[in-house]
Amino acid sequence: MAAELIKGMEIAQKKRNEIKERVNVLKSQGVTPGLAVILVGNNPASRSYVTGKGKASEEAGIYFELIEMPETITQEQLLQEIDRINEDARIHGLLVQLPLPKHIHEEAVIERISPEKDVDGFHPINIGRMMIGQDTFLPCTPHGIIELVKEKNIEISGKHVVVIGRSNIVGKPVGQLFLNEHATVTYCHSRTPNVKELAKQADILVVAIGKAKFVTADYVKEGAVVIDVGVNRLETGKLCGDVDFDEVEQVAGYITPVPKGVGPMTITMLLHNTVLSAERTVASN
Ligand SMILES: Nc1nc(=O)c2c([nH]1)NC[C@@H]1CN(c3ccc(C(=O)N[C@@H](CCC(=O)O)C(=O)O)cc3)C=[N+]21
Repeated sequence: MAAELIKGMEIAQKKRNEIKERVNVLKSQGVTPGLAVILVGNNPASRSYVTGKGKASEEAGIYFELIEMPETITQEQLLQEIDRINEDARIHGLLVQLPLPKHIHEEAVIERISPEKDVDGFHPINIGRMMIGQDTFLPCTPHGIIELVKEKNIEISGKHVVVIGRSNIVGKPVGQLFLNEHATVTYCHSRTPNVKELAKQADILVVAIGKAKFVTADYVKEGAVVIDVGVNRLETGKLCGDVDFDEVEQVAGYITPVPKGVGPMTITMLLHNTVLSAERTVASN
């Protein structure tokens, strides 16, 4: 029996309509939510993601500002630009598209963003708040994954979640969010000797390692929920996940496709955080 498809694009669209309603309420109160994205250099993948964020923002009625800076800028110039946007009252959310050129220290850049405008949820203050379960900006991809699972009415509490990958932007925080929802969480990574055995025990398997078709049918328990966070561009130009979809959909209970799975939810949660930030400024007035 083939798995049920988790249609991320459809769920994202539904949530974006709800976000648009919130934008309209804010506008009627005289506030237009604003999102600024800083793009350094000319990486085509980064440019395409940023274009996607801009389009989605404008469709939701969010003011979008793209700040492009050349590959050769100094870290100090970038930090100054962040300072400027931190002070700009029209902008409620600011993110610096990653990865950055090698001569720029990513941590220093992230820490310069005001935690009140950190709609990526990457600032150590917001990560700390997430860890202790406080209300904060949640990182977009992990939050989008939780929303997908909840949207399908899949029980999380008491379930075994296995995360393959431990990046700061996906693997680590998604495990934490599942823990906050009362799951038992196992992390697998490059030093884990028995990834396949552990993965096979998962009720919910999250794959975020950046290796095309790494997870095959023999990694998956019958009926498991499989969330594919991979975005691998094949030589043919086709986008491919970290999961071998054709094989795994034969054993899984639910599966997310790539594209149109987790990706659109990432952008949706970014819009959500931007609107949340604007709502907070209204509430605190
Ligand atoms: N500061 C920062 N914040 C990020 O959120 C961030 C980042 N840096 N660097 C890169 C990653 C990657 N990322 C994606 C967003 C949307 C899709 C997405 O919408 N994908 C579409 C397909 C898009 C296509 O065809 O190229 C889909 O899966 O259907 C994918 C990947 C955000 N990132």
